[in-house]
Amino acid sequence: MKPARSAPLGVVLVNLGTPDAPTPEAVRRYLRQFLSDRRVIEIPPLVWKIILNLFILPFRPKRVAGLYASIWEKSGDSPMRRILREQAMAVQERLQGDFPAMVRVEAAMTYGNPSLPSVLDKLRGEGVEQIVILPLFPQFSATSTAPVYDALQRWTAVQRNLPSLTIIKDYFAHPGYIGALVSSIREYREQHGTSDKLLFSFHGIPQPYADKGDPYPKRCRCTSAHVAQQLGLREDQWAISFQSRFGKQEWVKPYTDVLLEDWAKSGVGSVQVVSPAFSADCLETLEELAIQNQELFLHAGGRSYAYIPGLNTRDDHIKMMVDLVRPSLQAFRQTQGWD
Ligand SMILES: C=CC1=C(C)c2cc3[nH]c(cc4nc(cc5[nH]c(cc1n2)c(C)c5CCC(=O)O)C(CCC(=O)O)=C4C)c(C)c3C=C
Ligand SMILES: [Fe+2]
Ligand SMILES: [Fe+2]
Repeated sequence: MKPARSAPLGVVLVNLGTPDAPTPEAVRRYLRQFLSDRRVIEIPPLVWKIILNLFILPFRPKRVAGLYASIWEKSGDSPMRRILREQAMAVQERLQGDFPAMVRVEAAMTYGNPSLPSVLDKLRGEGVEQIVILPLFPQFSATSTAPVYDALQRWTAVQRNLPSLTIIKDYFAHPGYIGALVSSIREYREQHGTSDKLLFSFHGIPQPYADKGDPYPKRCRCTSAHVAQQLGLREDQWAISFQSRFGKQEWVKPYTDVLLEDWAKSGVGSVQVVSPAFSADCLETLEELAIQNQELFLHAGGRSYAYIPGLNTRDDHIKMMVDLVRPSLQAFRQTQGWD
């Protein structure tokens, strides 16, 4: 006899997190949580607590709140949270066809709201028996993806009856991901023309983290090589760089801002920048890449600079997410004898 189908399947799309509002108080709350994570900051906890409370939290939130205010949406939300919610709705719609009335797709954040534990509680409250977690970091890093594993582990540690759980580690070379990047760049160039250089700018990590084995930079190089190859670019037509440095230590090089300035000074006239590590446009793309770095390149002598928007809710990006989670949902359905 087949068991009742009352328990549906769950999918959680997870992104890094964003403040609740573009105000110093909300940014301080967000930064306190984010920068207290030992995966992100590896300085000895007591020393870091002093630095964080005396030198960072009293000053940075005010400055960064101003930057957030410049990209905040009229609806009152941050771009990242709005896009993540729309991604979840679009994935839900697509999965509905394969698993009628059985799938719930939710959005969650590692830091800030909606938090991953609150979303997992909600799904369990609705009777979800299998949860597939998709961290939207295409290139695994101990600083971005691993905190999702940590949050999951803290949540499972206090549950009595557990759901079946699957976590997708990353997808840096997945054909659907590479294909979506290639199409987005091609479409942009068909509309706006091409440039002297295409720059793949990834969020950086401290160099010592990479030296200790964080695979992130290698995965970034792999992603960009696949895309450049499929676009048919020559070696001198593209480059990779790392942005968003924080603190005084050395980060993975080359640095995006330094490279752009060098290019402008050495006669590179036009640049298009794509940022494949971000699955949703956010402060680091809409402000740092699209505004700050544009100013820097043009002031250093560059003629034209453009940021190619992130994959966000593009159809091919949503399809890729569905392709990543569908096999686990199907496998679970079989274990329950629902087929
Ligand atoms: C040591 C500090 C940081 C590491 C390591 C780091 C890695 C890392 N971050 C992302 C994605 C995002 N980071 C964002 C903002 C942001 N990042 C840091 C610091 C580190 N990130 C800070 C302090 C901030 C907040 C803004 C600021 O104060 O400058 C965001 C944007 C969030 C938004 O609200 O829009 C994203 C996304 C990845 C993928 C990553 C490692 C691979
Ligand atoms: Fe970051
Ligand atoms: Fe930044």
